[in-house]
Amino acid sequence: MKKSKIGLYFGTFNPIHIGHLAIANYLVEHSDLDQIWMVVTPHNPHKKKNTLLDDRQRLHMVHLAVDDYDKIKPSDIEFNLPQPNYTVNTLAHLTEKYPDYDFTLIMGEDNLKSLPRWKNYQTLLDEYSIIVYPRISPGDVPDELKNHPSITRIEAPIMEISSTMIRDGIAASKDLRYFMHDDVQRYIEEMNFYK
Ligand SMILES: Nc1ncnc2c1ncn2[C@@H]1O[C@H](COP(=O)(O)OP(=O)(O)OP(=O)(O)O)[C@@H](O)[C@H]1O
Ligand SMILES: O=C(O)c1ccc[n+]([C@@H]2O[C@H](COP(=O)([O-])O)[C@@H](O)[C@H]2O)c1
Repeated sequence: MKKSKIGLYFGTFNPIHIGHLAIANYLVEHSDLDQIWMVVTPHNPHKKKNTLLDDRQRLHMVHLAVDDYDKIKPSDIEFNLPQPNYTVNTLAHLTEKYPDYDFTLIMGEDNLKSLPRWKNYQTLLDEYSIIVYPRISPGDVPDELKNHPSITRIEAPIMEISSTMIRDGIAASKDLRYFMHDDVQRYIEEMNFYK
């Protein structure tokens, strides 16, 4: 039987915004992926944790954003794994837990630039496929990763917005309602987040 193909879109999602959602939506409709899982990372090894909203709140906002679209699912798989969260460990755990699924990593080209600094990145490249979407000029991608057989580049349309821009805007009392899913925006307002 053919294994289901799952794309893993990792992020801190503090908060999830339409840039993330549009990419996931585009990729699941324009690739051979059956589903995309939005994996909420408690602690990125390259970032400080102290400015983050609680893991459960970030996960809840991902639920609010994607629960009416069955091809995209939130995942809290990293909540019970050791922190900081190394992607290679999470993939090993998922592969063991779900032997019937075939996992593909999704990342922006900006992350590809830093991939050689990730834990056991050669294992990631040897054992998994990676879908990359444009975020910086291809000139910045390390030579060893250009034309790598495990990496597929998909020309997805990009909105250059970030969670930082949203957090800073809310703190400055801006109304940024169209940069987020309606329910996420309402929840942030109700909970008084990022003020
Ligand atoms: N506008 C966007 N379009 C496509 N991908 C994005 C966009 N913003 C972030 N990403 C990618 O989504 C993944 C998760 O992003 P993350 O949760 O760190 O969001 P962010 O907006 O970059 O957050 P922050 O501003 O807090 O650093 C990362 O791989 C990041 O490169
Ligand atoms: O495994 C690593 O060494 C590693 C190094 C840096 C980042 N990552 C992962 O990359 C994902 C994207 O992070 P972020 O903060 O850009 O959303 C997140 O799941 C991190 O844990 C993983």
